[in-house]
Amino acid sequence: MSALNIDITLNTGAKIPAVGFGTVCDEEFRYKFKDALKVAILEAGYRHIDTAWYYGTEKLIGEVLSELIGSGKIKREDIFVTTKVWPSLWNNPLKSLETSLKDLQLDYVDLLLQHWPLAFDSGAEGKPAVPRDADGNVRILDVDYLETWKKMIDIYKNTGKAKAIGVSNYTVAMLKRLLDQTDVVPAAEQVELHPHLPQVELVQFCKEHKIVVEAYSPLGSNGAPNLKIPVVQELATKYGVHPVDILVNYHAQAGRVVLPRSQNVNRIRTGFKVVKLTAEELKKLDQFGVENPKRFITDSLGKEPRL
Ligand SMILES: NC(=O)C1=CN([C@@H]2O[C@H](COP(=O)(O)OP(=O)(O)OC[C@H]3O[C@@H](n4cnc5c(N)ncnc54)[C@H](OP(=O)(O)O)[C@@H]3O)[C@@H](O)[C@H]2O)C=CC1
Ligand SMILES: O=C1Nc2ccccc2C1=O
Repeated sequence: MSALNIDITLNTGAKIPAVGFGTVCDEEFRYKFKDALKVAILEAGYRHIDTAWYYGTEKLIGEVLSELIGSGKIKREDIFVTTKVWPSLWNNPLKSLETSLKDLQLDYVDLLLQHWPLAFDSGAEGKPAVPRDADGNVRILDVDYLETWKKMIDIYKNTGKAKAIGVSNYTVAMLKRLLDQTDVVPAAEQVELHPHLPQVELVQFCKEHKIVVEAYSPLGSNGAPNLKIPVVQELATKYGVHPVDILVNYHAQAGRVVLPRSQNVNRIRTGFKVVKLTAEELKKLDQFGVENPKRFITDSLGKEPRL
């Protein structure tokens, strides 16, 4: 069985496929991106796409979805689409969402995330996406990140354009503030999470509050360094699978979403096997990161998420 068939239930009652196709794309790969996405959907069986206003891939995704839906190869309801509001559009998440929907050629997204708990001093169009002063410092505004979340609640309750809303790159302290001060529990929290960064406290907090955790950069981002983690390799040998299957099942078997990315069509086509990791093995993978913590992604300021 393919791990691409595993589903998780959100606090809205909707199902989300546990494995989503990461759509950050290098400039040189853009001309091949559409073919790669078609392979992902039609050959590998991906049913979940993770994108963002910021990634610059939404038009390409929209062209593929429009073609596949138009030709009857897939139905809109068979694909779970997530997009995100970038901090340069912190004050107008509806504009961000409407731009994404236009590019994606969709009427709604299944999940809208606040990309970072930050506000940038950009123009009304959200451009430049990362505004800098003459010294090269990002022009960040002293605005409460919950302002954006409150506007997203309004979108969720009143427009039908986002079937669920959630956050990304929030710490536990930020989630606590959000729960104290607003009346919608995020459906999901997307963070960097893998055996080098198991985020044990955050995962436990989200479990208690029925927030689905989504793991980004599961392979350790560029070059996939996490494939070389000794306990990952040991488990791959034990189960006779590729280490990537262990990195994916570390999340899918624990009830989390995982968002691997590849620009290699052969890898995309291969998909991921299901590996029934035991509770003890999942703990062992967590323990590796407790002892060897490493973060690969920082925010646009080059910093780790704030407390
Ligand atoms: N909310 C947020 O702030 C963030 C969200 N994300 C989301 O998470 C997704 C994935 O994270 P990302 O940081 O991009 O990286 P990943 O951790 O998914 O790693 C991608 C790298 O792994 C390589 N790779 C993939 N499969 C294999 C394999 N089987 N064997 C060897 N190498 C492999 C890829 O190379 P190749 O292409 O050659 O296969 C690429 O270099 C993003 O696309 C995005 O959707 C990511 C970061 C932040
Ligand atoms: O905010 C992000 N920073 C990133 C770096 C690499 C891949 C994806 C992302 C994001 O989504």
